[in-house]
Order: sequence, then structure tokens, then C-alpha cells
Amino acid sequence: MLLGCRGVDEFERLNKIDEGTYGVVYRARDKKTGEIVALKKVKMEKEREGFPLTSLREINILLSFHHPSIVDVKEVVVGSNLDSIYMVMEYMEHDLKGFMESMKYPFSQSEVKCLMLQLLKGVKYLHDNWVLHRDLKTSNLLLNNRGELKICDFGLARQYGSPLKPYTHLVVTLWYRAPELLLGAKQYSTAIDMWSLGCIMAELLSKEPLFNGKTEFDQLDKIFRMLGTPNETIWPGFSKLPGVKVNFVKHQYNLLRKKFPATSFTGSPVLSDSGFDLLNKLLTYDPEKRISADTALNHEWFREVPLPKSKDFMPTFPAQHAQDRRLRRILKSPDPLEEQHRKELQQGEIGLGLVCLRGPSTDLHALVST
Ligand SMILES: Nc1ncnc2c1ncn2[C@@H]1O[C@H](COP(=O)(O)OP(=O)(O)OP(=O)(O)O)[C@@H](O)[C@H]1O
Repeated sequence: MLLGCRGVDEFERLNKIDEGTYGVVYRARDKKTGEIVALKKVKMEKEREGFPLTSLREINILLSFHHPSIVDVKEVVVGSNLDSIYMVMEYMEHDLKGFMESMKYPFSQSEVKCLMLQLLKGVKYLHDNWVLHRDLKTSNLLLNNRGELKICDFGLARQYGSPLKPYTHLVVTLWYRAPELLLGAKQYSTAIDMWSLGCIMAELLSKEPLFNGKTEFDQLDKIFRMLGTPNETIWPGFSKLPGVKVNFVKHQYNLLRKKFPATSFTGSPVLSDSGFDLLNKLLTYDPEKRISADTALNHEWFREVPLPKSKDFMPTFPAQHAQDRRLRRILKSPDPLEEQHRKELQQGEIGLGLVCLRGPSTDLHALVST
């Protein structure tokens, strides 16, 4: 597969964009064509037995996929000592998480429709091709200044066949993780991605995560408080899931409509009846009854006024090219683990290659918000 690959020295590295679980991502220029691309260095150190499987899986999936809502992987290149591998991808100015952090107000309903349509088309393409993404979240959704949304990060994606095989269940990032995974279901399917889309739709409307649990238990608690505690009637098979405890607090009511009312005087995000119907169908407990990407794409919400905004009129921000997105997140983050990391950064204990990091915290914030 790697025979005949170009070398990474054919690219000029411009800056580090981010560092995720499976690789570092750089902005780079193709020396031959001048094209600006994203280079994802595939992490090797965790795998003793040669090339990381997660990366091979991601590369194979991405090289074979072509869709306007899936980030385009152009080629695979090798490091100078043939000991590292990079994926060359089209460069996208933002990820949705960082983009929303730069926005003063949440997206409007018509903007959310434009983004959700693109997202649903990408997810339908994946599901039609027997791939579960398993890690859909706002930081894995890239946005460019042409209003195009593209799904990235296929490190956790799996091709699924039928019959379903048990997969490990600790896969989707906590906030977007479907209840069946949180409750230890051994078999799961495309519905796990649809739950993540429900959480993302809510976050696009309100500019804050819907269920920001700190632990698996806290995540379930937050879901149950908002949507009511499930039972055998609304979710047959629920009581047999490995993680179900008899002493779950029974919350009787679904409070989602309170959070997304039809009219609002309090600044809550407004959502029409049909928009709320779609959100409810994405956040349905029983995975068998949860709406599919195909059905969701034909939902009446997308045909009702306000109509989906055209991509050409979506908001844009200048890309903050020279910033490491991960560093910016850590410096803004209230997460206690990352808080420790932030303190270390402020004390200059972790070198991330940025010279000005040793100043007082106000300088740091000035640095990251410029
Ligand atoms: N093609 C791209 N263009 C611009 N930025 C990108 C591109 N691909 C990834 N990024 C940035 O890099 C970040 C990490 O990328 P990605 O999610 O693919 O890595 P990962 O190691 O699999 O991360 P994770 O921890 O989310 O599993 C993204 O959130 C995004 O900000």
C-alpha cells in the first residue's frame, strides 16, 4: 500500500493545527503545486506490533470514500526515515467546536438546517457503506469558509456487516455517547451515530453541549433528568442491559421542550414543532425506534420556513492559522484535568513550541484570543 508514496519532505509544514488521540495535524503547503493541505501524522508509539490498526482502518476508509460531507484524503505520504505515515487531507479552516466558541450568538434555525442537512448526508453515505463513525462530536466536524461541513476523524470508525458482532463499548466520547453504549450494550448499530447527531443538533441551536457528563454515571444522570428515566414500556430490552441498576432515580418527565420552546422570552433557543419532532426522534431511547439518517433527511423541518440557509450565506470567520486548536481549547477549558494542564502551560512547564507561553495568564488569553 505504501509503495510509490511521496515523501513528507515534499510538503512545507506551516504550523501545528491540533493534536488528537490518534495523530498530530499540521497545516502544510504542497511544494509542487503550492496547495495548502492538512497533514495528519499518524501516531505510532502506542502500537508495539508495527502500524497502528486504528490508523490503517481510518486511512483505508477515507481513501475509498468520496462525498462532499466527508473530508477528502488526497494521498498517504511517508516520513523521511520511512518510520512515520501522514495522511494528506483537504485543509478546512475550522472545526465546529472552535467555530462556535468564536460566535457571540448560537446559529439561527436556518443555519442549523444547512449544517444538519450536510451532516445527515455524510452520515447517510457512511451508513449506506456499512460504516459506523462512532465518534461524532463537534470537534470532528470541520467547516470551511464556503459554508461546507465535512466529517473527519475515522479512527474509531468500523465497517460493520451483518450479523452484528460485539464491539468494545467504550467508543463514543462521553457527551455524545448513546444510552445503549453507556448501559453496556454489546451489540449496537447505526443508531449510535444518530444519537450523537441529536446531541449535536441541540448544541448547534443553543451553543452549549446538551449533556456534558463528567463520568459515565453522571452522563446517564444528565440524560435521565432531561428526557425522563427509560423503562421497559418505552424501550423494550432496557432492563436487561448490563449497566441497568434497580436504584436508578426515576425521573418522570421529559423536559426537552422546556429547553427548546416554540416561543421564548427568556433567551432559550426557539424551535418549531417540526424541529422539535426531529430532535425528539434523534434522541429516542430505543435504538430500534431512533430515526435513521435517510428518514431524517426527508423530515418536514427541512421544508418548512425558515428554509435551510444556502452554504454561500453561512457565517465565516478568518481562520486562526497560526494557532494550535488544542492549546486554545485547553486555555479556555473548565475541565479539571485540562485545568492542571493549563496551569502547567502558564507556568511554562510544558513546551508546546510557542515562545510567549511564559507570561501571566492575561497574556495567555490575549495570545489565544487574537
Ligand atoms: N483536514 C483538516 N483540516 C483542518 N483541520 C483538521 C483537519 N483534520 C483534522 N483537523 C483538526 O485536527 C483536530 C484533530 O483531528 P482528528 O479528530 O482527526 O484527530 P484524532 O487524533 O483522531 O482526534 P480525537 O482525539 O478527536 O480522536 C480536529 O478537531 C481539527 O481541529
